[in-house]
Amino acid sequence: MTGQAEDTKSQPTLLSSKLLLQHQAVEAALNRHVFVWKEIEKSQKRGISKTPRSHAVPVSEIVAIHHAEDEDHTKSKWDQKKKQQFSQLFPNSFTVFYVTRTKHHRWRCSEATFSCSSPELCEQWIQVTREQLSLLTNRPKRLLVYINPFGGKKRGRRIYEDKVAPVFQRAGVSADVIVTERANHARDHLTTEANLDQYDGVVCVGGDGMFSEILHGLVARTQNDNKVDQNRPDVELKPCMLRIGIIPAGSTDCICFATVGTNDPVTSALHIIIGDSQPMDVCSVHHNDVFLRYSVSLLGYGFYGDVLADSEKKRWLGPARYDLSGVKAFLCHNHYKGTVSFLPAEDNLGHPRDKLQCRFGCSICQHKQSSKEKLRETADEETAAEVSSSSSWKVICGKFIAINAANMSCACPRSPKGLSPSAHLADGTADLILVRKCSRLDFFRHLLRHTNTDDQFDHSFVEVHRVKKFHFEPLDPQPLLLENQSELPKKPGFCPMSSAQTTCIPSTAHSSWNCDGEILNHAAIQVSVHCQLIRLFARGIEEQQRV
Ligand SMILES: Nc1ncnc2c1ncn2[C@@H]1O[C@H](COP(=O)(O)OP(=O)(O)OP(=O)(O)O)[C@@H](O)[C@H]1O
Ligand SMILES: CCCCCCCCCCCCC/C=C/[C@@H](O)[C@H](CO)NC(=O)CCCCC
Ligand SMILES: [Ca+2]
Repeated sequence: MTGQAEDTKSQPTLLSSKLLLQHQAVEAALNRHVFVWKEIEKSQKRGISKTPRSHAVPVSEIVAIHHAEDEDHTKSKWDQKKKQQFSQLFPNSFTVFYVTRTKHHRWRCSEATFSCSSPELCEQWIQVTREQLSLLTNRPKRLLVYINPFGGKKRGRRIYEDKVAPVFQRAGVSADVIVTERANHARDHLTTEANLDQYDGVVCVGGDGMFSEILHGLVARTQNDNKVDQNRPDVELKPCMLRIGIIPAGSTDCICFATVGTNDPVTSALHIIIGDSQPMDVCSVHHNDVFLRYSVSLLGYGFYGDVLADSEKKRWLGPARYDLSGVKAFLCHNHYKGTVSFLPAEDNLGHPRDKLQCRFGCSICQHKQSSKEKLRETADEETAAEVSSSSSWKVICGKFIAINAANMSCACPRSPKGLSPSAHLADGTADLILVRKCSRLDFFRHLLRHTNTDDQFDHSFVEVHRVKKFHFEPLDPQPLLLENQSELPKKPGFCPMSSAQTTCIPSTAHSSWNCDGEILNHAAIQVSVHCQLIRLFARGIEEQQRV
């Protein structure tokens, strides 16, 4: 038994009584950490006696407790009617709503209704349980919600109204909702207008692009308030205080998937309600000392840049645009020349191929958090900078089909283990994946491994490094259109950038960077990972439990 479980058991009981749960007598008890109920004697059916069952719910996973007769907006009219009939038969009843786990990391809000022998006892259960819930100070009470009505399959508004708002209401979480009217509406509102003091968190209803808006708004606001200049590539950014919740309603939703384990609105709503907290690294991207953007998931040049550039013209296709553009980019089989230089991470932060996946309670991320706190306590900024630059820069020059920096696994429904399965959410590093020029068949093999259990790094043309910073410099500065191979300049050493005779995605000397689904205007970039700059209402992926 773990220390925590022992602690839970040894807590003094706050309340204990005999109650009725659907005609079954139970002994119910509540302490600071857990609410348990145990069947007293199991009714015998056809002479077969059944072992009494018991159930334990951590207080931290209780969503709410209400009088059984209270109105419930999550219920259909028919269920409401049944509830009223039940309340007439058993007037002194309360309902406990709590988190249950189902398959594939999905959470659901379950309920159990208990009947008491007197109205006083019923009130006492509700009051004592609510007191315990009010001690959980990490739970948000007031949220600012932004909905992108056009993300993914354009279902953001419905998803929020049908699946999320009723659960928030049940949990007593209030929300101010803004349905965005244009791109960057949420970002601008957060950066300059929103009165953030009155909120305990910001919720994003949309995809990775919408999340990116919230990220940029919150990070910019925090830096502005603290007079930190985002244009300085080496500046230490101030962490954001407000947590961000993601209700997935986009096309890839990889930030939600990689931090929760599923793209399910109700699961996300429950992580928000119970006040989960997952720190996350953020990459800053600069071009010649000018700030371009932040990234939390993928910074991809070459293949993923080309996929994105093409898919933007097909937004009307919805999520399927990525499949079509993916096939096109694969057939074009472009490669790009350039120089990548990077600052490797310290050895104690693991390796992209060590198969130590970042999971709930990840020891590597937790170690990073405590050492970061220690460093803040003991060292000044200068010492911190020295520690972080103890290893030396490496330089790699070549022809690349793809250069991908994965700040986290980038797991998503298309690739359940992600671009870099062992990348960490909050370790202050990104995994830099270099896919060198290779045959189409080899690249196909590499891509295919993103969808099965084989190691996508186990190819001679792929290398992967865990890094704290990196720079990229394209080799040929001027973009070249390759409509026809014969039009190539007769430059010594010039390498045709496309092996395709007909260019389905216009092939140039440059690709573009896909920065969390947004295209960057510059190919030459400098990137730094900022450890644990933001926090999400999530906990990382839990190890799969048998349900
Ligand atoms: N009201 C709006 N009108 C037009 N565009 C919007 C609006 N609100 C937000 N956007 C923009 O829509 C873009 C796409 O949104 P979102 O990320 O929600 O969906 P997606 O691109 O389908 O999904 P994913 O990013 O997961 O692939 C974002 O870049 C965002 O800036
Ligand atoms: C033979 C079958 C091969 C299949 C290979 C599939 C590999 C899929 C890897 C997917 C990695 C997604 C990384 C996340 C990127 C997001 O920031 C971005 C915005 O939402 N999405 C895309 O760029 C969308 C990118 C879509 C790429 C197809
Ligand atoms: Ca990371």
